[in-house]
Amino acid sequence: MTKNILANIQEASKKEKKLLAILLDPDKSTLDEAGLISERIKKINANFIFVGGSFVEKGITNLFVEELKKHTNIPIVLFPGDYSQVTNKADGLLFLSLLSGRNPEYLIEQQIKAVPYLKNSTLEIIPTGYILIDGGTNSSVLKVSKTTPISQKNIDLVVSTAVAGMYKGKQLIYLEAGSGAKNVVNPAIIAAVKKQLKIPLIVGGGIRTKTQLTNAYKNGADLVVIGTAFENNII
Ligand SMILES: CC(C)=CCC/C(C)=C/CC/C(C)=C/CC/C(C)=C/COP(=O)(O)OP(=O)(O)O
Ligand SMILES: O=P(O)(O)OC[C@@H](O)CO
Ligand SMILES: [Mg+2]
Repeated sequence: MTKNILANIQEASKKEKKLLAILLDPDKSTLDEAGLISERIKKINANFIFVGGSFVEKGITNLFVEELKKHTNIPIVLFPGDYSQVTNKADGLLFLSLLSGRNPEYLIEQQIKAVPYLKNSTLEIIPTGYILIDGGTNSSVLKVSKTTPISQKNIDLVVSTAVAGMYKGKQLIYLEAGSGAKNVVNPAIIAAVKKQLKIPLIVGGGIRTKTQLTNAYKNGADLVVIGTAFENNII
């Protein structure tokens, strides 16, 4: 059954109802933790569970999502570092293109490799422009993609990249400071991007305090993604 993931994000964005996704990395939890994790996510009132990682062992995501599904009705959206993380057990798939980078592998090759796995799939496929911004750490995304993040100082380039993504037909733009970032995406960048976008905006990377969360929302993030702070039990 379709969960209308994109339509719900668009609707929430229009009504300025802010959304939260918890990011789970299949290689950082065991299958028998799925019940407990689902309970914690329910208590936080998260709207989505994102599942993915930069370096996830093949086959693990499928089993992990299958197990999660036994414990939760919250929509599960794949946030894959590569095509091997595609599983039909989830509800949706962020069909990412790494627009900040110039590595063809993450601009088009991974997407082509994913297609055979998407034949007859019931996943809701959501075209998403993914923009990596310098979070002050050597993030996993940076390492695996071998691309350079955009400097937090170069607001114009971030805005142009996001708007180019929108013109290319992306339905969502994701501003990413990198998992475990030291510096979150600057609120000034979020505000500048939001001003030019007619599509919903996702923000993530390094968000660990209530103030950072509120600042992201106040400046125009429609959906915030939290991974590390949840893993470390600080939210
Ligand atoms: C469309 C399909 C099937 C794949 C797209 C592949 C692309 C373009 C990915 C974008 C680049 C990338 C490697 C994104 C990874 C996103 C992600 C799941 C990050 C989660 O955090 P981690 O990078 O695993 O951080 P930790 O290592 O700290 O857990
Ligand atoms: O793990 P954190 O730092 O919360 O980052 C979440 C997400 O944006 C990473 O892709
Ligand atoms: Mg990871």
